[in-house]
Amino acid sequence: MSTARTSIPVLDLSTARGADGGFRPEFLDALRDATHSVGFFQIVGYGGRPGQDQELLDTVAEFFRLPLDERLALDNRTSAQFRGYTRLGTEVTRGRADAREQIDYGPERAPLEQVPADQPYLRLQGPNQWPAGFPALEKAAMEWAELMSAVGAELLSAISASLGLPEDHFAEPFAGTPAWMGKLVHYVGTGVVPEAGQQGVGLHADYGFVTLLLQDGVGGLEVQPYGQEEWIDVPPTPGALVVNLGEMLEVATDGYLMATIHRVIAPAAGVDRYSVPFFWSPRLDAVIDKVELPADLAAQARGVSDDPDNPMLSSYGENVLKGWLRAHPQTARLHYPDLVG
Ligand SMILES: O=C(O)CCC(=O)C(=O)O
Ligand SMILES: [Fe+2]
Repeated sequence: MSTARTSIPVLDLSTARGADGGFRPEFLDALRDATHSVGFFQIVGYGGRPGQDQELLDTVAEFFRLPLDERLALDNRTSAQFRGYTRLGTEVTRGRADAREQIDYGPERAPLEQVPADQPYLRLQGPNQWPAGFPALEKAAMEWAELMSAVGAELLSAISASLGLPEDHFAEPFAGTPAWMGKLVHYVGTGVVPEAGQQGVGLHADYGFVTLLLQDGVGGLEVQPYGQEEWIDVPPTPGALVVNLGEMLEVATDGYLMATIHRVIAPAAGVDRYSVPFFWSPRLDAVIDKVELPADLAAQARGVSDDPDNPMLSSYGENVLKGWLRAHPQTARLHYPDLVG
């Protein structure tokens, strides 16, 4: 095996396209290396207003300082879409509580009136829950989602081009009502959730296509590239977003691209960490076909991870609903009793 990676690459998205509007070959080479070998990288030059990233993190921190009853007014157990506030210690990863509280949100849409029994994931379409007394949160979070949707679409075009596919190869599954997901996360210092131990969030892969993560300066995110024992730190880098690939791209490329395993170590006692992951995701009813890779890339495809605890599905809706039901058992029992035991 090749030598272990000890760091993750940094790419400048503002240099991705050349004067003719097409992607530059050097950028695509660097991107292909990052997505194939590590599955994790950072990008700078992704746009947005100056200061928008820090403003968002500050607004998120302010929300989590509101009294618990104001946070609990947004309790995600009232939401069949798993939207709203998750209390400390109630999210579960790999059977263990995580040391984080969070707000989950997505596109603001009316729930469907009729959901076919064989498409239960369509129940994930619905409204968000925002604090009425703190409108800055919704504003900052939705503005961020708009920016991240554009960045996600651009990166997916670049990833397609780097695989020798047309830029718009994945455009159709995202057309109309892409089911992106945003999270506003507060990690608490070791000891606040005793049963979490050191687990900020337990090891996992993401479900969708492309994850774009804004993290503050505390650190603790670690990744484990394919075939490697050693975990690599993702160092907080001012002006950067962390990018990683989700399971849909691993399935579509038969493991040429990897949904790399990652985790967050809980901050030290007394320290808080804030992060904003954004999952650029297709329509709930999207089914992703395998892509036809050029022969030299196909020869390096590793097959899809075969984890009996985590089957990977080509239906996006099924894959994401699997994740929600597992991570939020209480909400799952209340709203999906037909699907959980
Ligand atoms: O907060 C982080 O740094 C990563 C969070 C994460 O991996 C997730 O929520 O899927
Ligand atoms: Fe993740």
